[in-house]
Amino acid sequence: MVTTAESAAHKSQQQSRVLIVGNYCHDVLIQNNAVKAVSLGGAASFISNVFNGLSVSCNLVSKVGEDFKYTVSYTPIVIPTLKTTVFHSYFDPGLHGNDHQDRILKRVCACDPIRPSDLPDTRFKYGMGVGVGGEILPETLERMIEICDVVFADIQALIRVFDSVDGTVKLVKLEETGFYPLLPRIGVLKASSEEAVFMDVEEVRKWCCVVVTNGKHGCKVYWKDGELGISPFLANQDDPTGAGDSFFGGFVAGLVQGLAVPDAALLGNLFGSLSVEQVGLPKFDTRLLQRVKDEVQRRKMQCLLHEKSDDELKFLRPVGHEQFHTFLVAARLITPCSIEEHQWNSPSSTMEMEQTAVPHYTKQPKLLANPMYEEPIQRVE
Ligand SMILES: Nc1ncnc2c1ncn2[C@@H]1O[C@H](COP(=O)(O)OP(=O)(O)O)[C@@H](O)[C@H]1O
Ligand SMILES: O=P([O-])([O-])O[C@@H]1[C@@H](O)[C@H](O)[C@@H](O)[C@H](O)[C@@H]1O
Repeated sequence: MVTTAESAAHKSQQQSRVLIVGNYCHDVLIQNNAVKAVSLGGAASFISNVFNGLSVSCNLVSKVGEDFKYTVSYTPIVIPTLKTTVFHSYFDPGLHGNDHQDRILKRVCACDPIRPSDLPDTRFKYGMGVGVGGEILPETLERMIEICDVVFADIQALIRVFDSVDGTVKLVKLEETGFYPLLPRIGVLKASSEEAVFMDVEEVRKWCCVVVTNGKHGCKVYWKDGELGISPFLANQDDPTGAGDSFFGGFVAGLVQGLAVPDAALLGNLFGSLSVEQVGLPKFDTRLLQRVKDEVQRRKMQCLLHEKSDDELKFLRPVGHEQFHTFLVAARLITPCSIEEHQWNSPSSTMEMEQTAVPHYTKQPKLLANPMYEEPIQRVE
């Protein structure tokens, strides 16, 4: 029998298992010189959104300015003298269909970096270094490595540089950054296919697991002794913003809950695919979430019966992986109408927005409110 004290101790251990580090930001989506939507952004917000959906608790360290305009589940550090990080995302419909190469990102405002002294003084099982605007310093990542058993890093936190005039995001080679020597102490490095060309995957996989996401094609996991492609989910893409972040949230949530790497990557693909179907921070259908949570528990037990290894990260495709995919495909089919019932309402907007034709955002010509965050995501078509 579990006593109240044991249960409380277990709960507090659970509560402090994951540390997410990265700034929240304000995202402005622009197309044809017109603002199409403004919303809460930053990898930390997309990842914690997935964690909340899957009931995975975490600690989150983020910095914002006095102008931060969202109510969030994990209170950020407010720097009264600075403004919140702002990204302008420009979408060019002409070049490569709906792929991410169409997006040009500009960091038009940068909040304070997150320093080692901003991190909690406690230990965590998992840490996620997920900066977007250069806020994670090499010494911050090093401190994370010291206080977390396993660190997951998004390469976008490590290789982004910002044009000194207009803030356009450019990428530099990973080996030219101060993060490179830390790679052997990282558990997993996540990159999009666009970012992966800025590292030598064959070299880096000798030190840590590398996960490369590839939009509608799913993702590929590379480790020292092998590699595995993970199947995608069919999605009706409306806005690619946050797909990589939501993927990372689903992936790490899966690992935290005891899934093997291939199953966790499948969960990542699921949340990446759900994310692109909505503008800004996605709202997940509660019935879908319940089904996924139940299935993850079932899957975990099923794999425990087959798995013999005690390794931290289990890379081989577990028995029943394809059935897990089939289940998630079926669970995903329940979403569309149930979300629209309660989500596509129209709170009044205070933002002035120009109206033009929007090739990428063609599905729901309404404003979007996410109950988790008080401010509506504003969108105009
Ligand atoms: N159009 C899409 N259809 C289905 N899944 C998608 C789509 N776009 C993204 N995803 C999912 O989200 C993940 C991350 O997307 P990707 O575009 O590779 O990352 P990023 O947002 O960092 O550029 C993909 O690996 C995939 O699982
Ligand atoms: O779309 P994605 O690459 O997963 O992640 C995005 C970042 O690249 C971008 O800088 C930020 O403004 C978005 O809110 C989101 O975090």
